[in-house]
Amino acid sequence: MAHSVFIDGAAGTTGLEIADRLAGRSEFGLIVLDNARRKDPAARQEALHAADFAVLCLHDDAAREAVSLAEGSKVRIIDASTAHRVAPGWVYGFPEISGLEAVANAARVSNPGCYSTGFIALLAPLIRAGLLPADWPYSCNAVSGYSGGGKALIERFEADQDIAWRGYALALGHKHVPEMQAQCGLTLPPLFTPAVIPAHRGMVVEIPLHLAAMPGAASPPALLDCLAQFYAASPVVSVAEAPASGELLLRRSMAPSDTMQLYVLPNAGGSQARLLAMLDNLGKGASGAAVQSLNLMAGLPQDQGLAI
Ligand SMILES: NC(=O)C1=CN([C@@H]2O[C@H](COP(=O)(O)OP(=O)(O)OC[C@H]3O[C@@H](n4cnc5c(N)ncnc54)[C@H](OP(=O)(O)O)[C@@H]3O)[C@@H](O)[C@H]2O)C=CC1
Ligand SMILES: CC(=O)N[C@@H](CCC(=O)OP(=O)(O)O)C(=O)O
Repeated sequence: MAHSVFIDGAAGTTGLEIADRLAGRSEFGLIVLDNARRKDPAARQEALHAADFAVLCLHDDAAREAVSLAEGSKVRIIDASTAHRVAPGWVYGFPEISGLEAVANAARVSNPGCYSTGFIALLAPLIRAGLLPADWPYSCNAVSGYSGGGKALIERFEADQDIAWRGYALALGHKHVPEMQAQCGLTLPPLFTPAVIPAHRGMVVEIPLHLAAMPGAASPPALLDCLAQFYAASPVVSVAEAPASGELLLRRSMAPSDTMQLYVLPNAGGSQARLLAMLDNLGKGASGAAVQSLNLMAGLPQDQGLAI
């Protein structure tokens, strides 16, 4: 029998992409609320209590409300918002990092933030392996397509096509920093500088490293080797050396993708390196990750229905 899935926030950017990935899949049946009832707490509560799985594609307050509306039900929840990413009792929905079993067996899964996905994918395995120190003051620079900001930012960028770059979180308090620090086991919060570019989807997350100045840091080939081994079994994450062309391109026309590419880009002597992740903020950065976790929770192959 098909698993019933309620997407709370199904009319939003992340919700629509999840529905796209589940369309035509016989393993899942969607519970859909019509436009008049989709924000009605009583209708949402009824749907949450009827579903096997709920995916919350809501802002943080509405996601917290959904979790309390679900109390007393058997529904297993994946929350795409920031509300529960460092909350006790929630499994971080990054199967490669948290473990496939942990996600498969969880009742409450928090879907990683899009930027955090790139940062944690690059750094957590290297710190766990002891190849980079946990007590280093890391920096992270990143750019995102404007769909990362949901409907409001999409409308803004589509209405004002003159914006070439939008720096934000200027006071460094971006909401992804706590999960980045927690998942990598860092002593200090990373210094994180995100920006939005005039592309609908796509994301580049970069961690520049002064390897020669870092106590106990490994060489670039050792970092590359560690990441390649760590993700060898992942159907979505791949690891590569610097491209021979000497450049990496993010294209405005990129198709939806649930994959992520990681790079180790050293300087000539190996004393410095850039760790770099390229992904689709709406794919492995949001909806693709939610469907990967949903597959595991439903006992299915993790990459079923993903855009790979
Ligand atoms: N976009 C992205 O790349 C990523 C987004 N996320 C997170 O996913 C969540 C959803 O984001 P996103 O899809 O981008 O946001 P959107 O603004 O595009 O969509 C949110 C949806 O929730 C609906 N909504 C608002 N309040 C309620 C309510 N009380 N009950 C039911 N529905 C409600 C909105 O309705 P209406 O249509 O009327 O506005 C809208 O359809 C957020 O927490 C976001 O931070 C996470 C990773 C990446
Ligand atoms: C471009 C842009 O605005 N991006 C969003 C993050 C998108 C995301 O990952 O959202 P959640 O952490 O809420 O899940 C931001 O920086 O707030």
